[in-house]
Amino acid sequence: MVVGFNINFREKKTFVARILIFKKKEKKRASPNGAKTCKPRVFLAHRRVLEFSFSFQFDPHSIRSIVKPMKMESTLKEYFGFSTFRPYQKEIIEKILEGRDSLVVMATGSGKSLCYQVPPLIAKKTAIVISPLISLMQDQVMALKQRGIKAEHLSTAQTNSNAQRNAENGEYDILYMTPEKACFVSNSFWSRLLNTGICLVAVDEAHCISEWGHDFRVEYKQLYKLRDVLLNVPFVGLTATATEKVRNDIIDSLRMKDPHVAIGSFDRKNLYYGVKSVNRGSSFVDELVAQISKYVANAGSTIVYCTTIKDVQEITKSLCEGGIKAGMYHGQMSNKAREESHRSFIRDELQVMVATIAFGMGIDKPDIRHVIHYGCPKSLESYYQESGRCGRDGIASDCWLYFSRGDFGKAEFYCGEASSANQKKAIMDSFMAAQRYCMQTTCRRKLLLEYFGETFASNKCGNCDNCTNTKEESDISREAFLLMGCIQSCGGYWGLNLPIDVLRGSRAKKITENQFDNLPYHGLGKDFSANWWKTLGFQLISFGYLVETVKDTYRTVSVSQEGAKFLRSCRPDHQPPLLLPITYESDGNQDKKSTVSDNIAGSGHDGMSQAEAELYKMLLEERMKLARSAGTAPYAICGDLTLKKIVATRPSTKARLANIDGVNQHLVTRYGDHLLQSIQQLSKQLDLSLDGAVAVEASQANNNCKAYTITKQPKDLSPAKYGAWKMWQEDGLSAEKIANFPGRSAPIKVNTVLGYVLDAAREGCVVDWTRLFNEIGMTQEIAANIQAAILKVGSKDKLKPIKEELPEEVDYTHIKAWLTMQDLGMSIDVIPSSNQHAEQHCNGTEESERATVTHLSEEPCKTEAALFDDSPRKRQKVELSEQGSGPSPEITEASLLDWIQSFRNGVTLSDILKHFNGSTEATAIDLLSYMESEFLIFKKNNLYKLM
Ligand SMILES: Nc1ncnc2c1ncn2[C@@H]1O[C@H](COP(=O)(O)OP(=O)(O)OP(=O)(O)O)[C@@H](O)[C@H]1O
Repeated sequence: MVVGFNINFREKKTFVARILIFKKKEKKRASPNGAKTCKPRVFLAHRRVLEFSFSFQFDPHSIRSIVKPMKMESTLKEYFGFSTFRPYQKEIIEKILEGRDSLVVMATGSGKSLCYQVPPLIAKKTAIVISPLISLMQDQVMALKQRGIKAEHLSTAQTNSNAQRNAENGEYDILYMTPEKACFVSNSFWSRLLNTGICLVAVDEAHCISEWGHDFRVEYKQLYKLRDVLLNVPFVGLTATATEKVRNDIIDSLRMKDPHVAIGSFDRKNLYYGVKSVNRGSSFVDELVAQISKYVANAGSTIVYCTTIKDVQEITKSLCEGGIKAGMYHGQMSNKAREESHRSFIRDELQVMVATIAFGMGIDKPDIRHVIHYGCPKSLESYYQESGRCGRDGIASDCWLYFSRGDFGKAEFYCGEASSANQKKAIMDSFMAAQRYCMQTTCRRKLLLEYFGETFASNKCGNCDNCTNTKEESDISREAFLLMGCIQSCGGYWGLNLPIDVLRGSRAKKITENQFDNLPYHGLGKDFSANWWKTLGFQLISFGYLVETVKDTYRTVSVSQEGAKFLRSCRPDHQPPLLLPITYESDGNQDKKSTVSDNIAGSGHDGMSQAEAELYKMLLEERMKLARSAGTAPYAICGDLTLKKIVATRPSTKARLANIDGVNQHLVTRYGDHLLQSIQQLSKQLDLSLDGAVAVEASQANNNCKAYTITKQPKDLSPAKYGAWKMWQEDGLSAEKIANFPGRSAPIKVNTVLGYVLDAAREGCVVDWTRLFNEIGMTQEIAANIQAAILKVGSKDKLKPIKEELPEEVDYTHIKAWLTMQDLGMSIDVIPSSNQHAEQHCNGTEESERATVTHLSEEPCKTEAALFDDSPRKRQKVELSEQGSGPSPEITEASLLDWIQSFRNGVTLSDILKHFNGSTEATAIDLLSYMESEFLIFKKNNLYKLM
């Protein structure tokens, strides 16, 4: 039995503290050295069996600052596998934990979900997540379970009859609900759940609240009612698409009080945007099938969005006939068929999903490499969101939009969905924006971002078709003069079609009735097709010579001030040059060109060698097998990017696997053995060494079709030096061991090894200086002597004259070490004085006065006082002096955990060996690896810290 306190924040200044009596689940495991221990965090997770409650007054902020998590990073690593938060995430989580309402407006795939998934794991209370789609909830629950998080959904699709009871007993970390369920579930449910603790209510896809949003849902409007029941629970609205109007609507509708508003960039740098105008028909579909076959050969999933069910059916049929595993998803399919289709796609049993926008919101698959829109979308918001399903894992992916002119005639149809004049206008505006996107001849990313109110400083993103395709410019002054002149002469209150018909010499009733056949322009544009003229019209709109105005659903085109200025400078027989880029269609040569794109995102090996690419493919298959046997989706086992990092590092131990960014505890404990075995076998087959010396970074910065880079050992460091450094720094071997390493053809000198380590430090490799000082017997006095010798010699270019000025016991390694420290900007203060050094050796503990681990790119070394957190450090010193010269403690999982927790900044392997003096290095390493893979500790810069 263990007694603990659980403090809940209820009202502003009154807290209910409960004395909880936990039944300790004796989750004991055998550690490598046979010791049995209980994980400290297991204690926190236990169900209580007895509870007394009482209230008292307290200052919330002081409590929160105690609770305020140092834990955030370790929770992130433990459950999600990531070592750093993305922009905004940490600050949002902190605000939520402080109890503040928050509005989170961030791009699709930017990591919004994490903002509500982390708080319950820290606060140990349930997070309620309101989500619009059952399929989305199911996917998220599936993925969370694979991370060892207790998650469930309450919806009509829930088959576990105990789910609701479990939920109200607070058994879930995260509980998903539809808005209907949240509004209609009984108050007693909420009050019971409140008793066990609710840390937040997240309203996902919060734009559904607003009539100004493109996905308005009436039920979302009712959510404010929860505020009366869930007093003092922070509400969090999350959306990827919100204009200012929508943002304000969300805040008002959810009755948010002084919310923390986080607005991130909407720029999805890893996405390539492209648009093409096509002629609908079988030849286009054939080309599309050929194109998708190429995609499929390069792995990664594809979604094809169609505007009609008929298109969905036809394209699916053609893809299947072309041997591609394609499924479909649309509103006329039964729920069961849709679910099945969705499930197969998520689990990679389908390579392509052909769907209407019914498959839009809530597709949570992170490894979709291509999203194709066949037909102009109904709004730019929905296009951003649907195309945003692509490349959510940050890997380069592409979004193509194929449209035909006929798509633009659907305004009436879309407006039919509107229930108010406001909504009708909103729909029309959004549709017009989507059309502008189609016709745009300049940077598409710029247009998209500026539409969402974000400034994009450059005129070229370099990652859309308009920026990457070099387009010739041509002088279209005469044609522009004709079109603009005709529009002006017709009065400027028609759409584009009528003036174009006039130019093409039509005698339609509307033209003759208005006597436009008498205009001088009549018939002057016969040489070009109506489509050609329309393209020119859209170009003139996008360059500001014409303006398009929408009234109701009716669009008119008139000449802008800029256009009028141009017209004034023209005469019928002479026009000043007007250079505009030739678009695909305006060069009149469209038929000769392939209509689909040649750009294939996700192809290529992302900097991997041939053998590594092969290993990646094999591991993808292994992942698939694991996912099948676990009944889950491959991505839920581990993401593509994480798998690529595994391929690059090829870990041989669980500890090394656990150290890879993206690898979480569940992956290591559940699949670690299997994965390591596969990596070992497959690497052997492919002649790849294990524990490869490469570190992988996901580059989100410039994803010009390359979102993934590999950094190898420092360029100017030879493999021998790098290898020696790795053995010394990463594996913790002494210079002597390395010098006499059995794998060497001949032993080398200990000082040579130390010289290599110092060279590595100069090249930016991390070095544990305290250990080095101990190993070479460096003291402040020796450093001061060397410095005096340098001053006397007047140069530090040659070591020999310096050495000759120094006593015998100061050797070349001391001199090299001091020179390296100087070059790295380190101070003499970080070296122990000879007294400290003697003390350490005397008291037998050799507890190192750690200078710190420094890095070339970090700040110059700080003094110890600045580097260590006082209290635990002091505590440790007292313990050490109390221990005196008594026997060293035995190293076990428990004793090690206990000792490490005194060091907030972590300890090195050599510190551990010194403290647990009598234990062998092999036992310590074994134990550390085990504890790391169990996520009890984590290793960063060769310092072991408590999770
Ligand atoms: N701190 C992080 N480090 C690395 N990857 C992260 C981090 N946070 C989130 N991710 C990854 O980014 C991807 C997208 O995250 P998430 O699903 O939370 O995005 P989102 O903003 O909610 O997107 P959407 O609007 O589509 O729902 C996921 O694969 C997730 O695991």
